Amino acid sequence: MFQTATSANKWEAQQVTEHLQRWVAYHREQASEGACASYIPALRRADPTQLGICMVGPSGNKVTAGDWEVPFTMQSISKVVSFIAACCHHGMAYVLDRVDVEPTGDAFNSIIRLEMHKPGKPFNPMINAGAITVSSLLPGSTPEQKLHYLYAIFQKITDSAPVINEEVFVSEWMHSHRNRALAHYLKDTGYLDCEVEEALEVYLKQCSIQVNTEQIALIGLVLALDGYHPLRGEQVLPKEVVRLAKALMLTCGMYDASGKFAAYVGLPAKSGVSGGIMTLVPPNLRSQSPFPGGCGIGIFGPAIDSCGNSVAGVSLLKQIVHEWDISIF
Ligand SMILES: NC(=O)CC[C@H](N)C(=O)O
Repeated sequence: MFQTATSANKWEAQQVTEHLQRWVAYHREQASEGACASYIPALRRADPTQLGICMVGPSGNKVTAGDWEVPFTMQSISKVVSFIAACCHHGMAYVLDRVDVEPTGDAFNSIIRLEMHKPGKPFNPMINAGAITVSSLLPGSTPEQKLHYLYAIFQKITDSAPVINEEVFVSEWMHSHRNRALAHYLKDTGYLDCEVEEALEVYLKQCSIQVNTEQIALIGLVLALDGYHPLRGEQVLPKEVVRLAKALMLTCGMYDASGKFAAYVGLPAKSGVSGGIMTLVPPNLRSQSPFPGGCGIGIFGPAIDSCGNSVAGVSLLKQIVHEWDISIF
């Protein structure tokens, strides 16, 4: 039986699943308007017609549809976790001294603003420049130690040990000229806390953590609840850090399409070039939705648009938000 937070709520799991299945079948067609990322050769081999979704509510109530179990790499979705991890260790003030909270309107891997705005402080932690800085801030004096800290947070939230997709990691490592250029510039301007190759190893390995939609939905759920993990019954992340992360997801999480996403979907979200989207609905937003207690949402659809966002995934989310009236605005 599907558990809901209010007795007045009329939804049953089967009904919610049927809706999702129908919408997934419809929006899968949109994938032909995008293509799998090709600048990381290992991502090019994904099946562009895949589309899957998992929604998890606070009692562990879960609905899924389509290719929800297909593994994919977190890519930029990991930027949310690493930012939270760095803030947990150093406190927000230390991290915000080294990375700003302003959207850029530029591509996620753009270099242009670093030199235009002295002294080269990255604009936000959701673009590559800011995320590489954040990866360098993780505690520890080696990439292994920094990753260990990040993995522990991932594990606490998802209850699963992170697995690195070595093929994707090596593939990106070999083709990471632009990220290397960004890291060298950040090193030159004093915005890296370790060596260039070390920061890149941490950053590219965190991007290569393999997940499915359920795991990112779980992270989304904990963010929806301001860091409280309902299945563990424990506050696993500081509330103020999670709130800041959600503000950054809303303003910068969908790269240079963040404005449109806020306008037409209206949920804090983070995407990755492998086609994942992690998003969330806060509790008690609209009592008539199937998730009145809030939920985390994980989506996977590997055909992406020119900004790097899943075409079918965004299109599916637009419909869900519209049908269930769950925009935060
Ligand atoms: N937008 C993304 O998901 C980018 C992540 C990718 N690993 C990169 O650094 O280019």
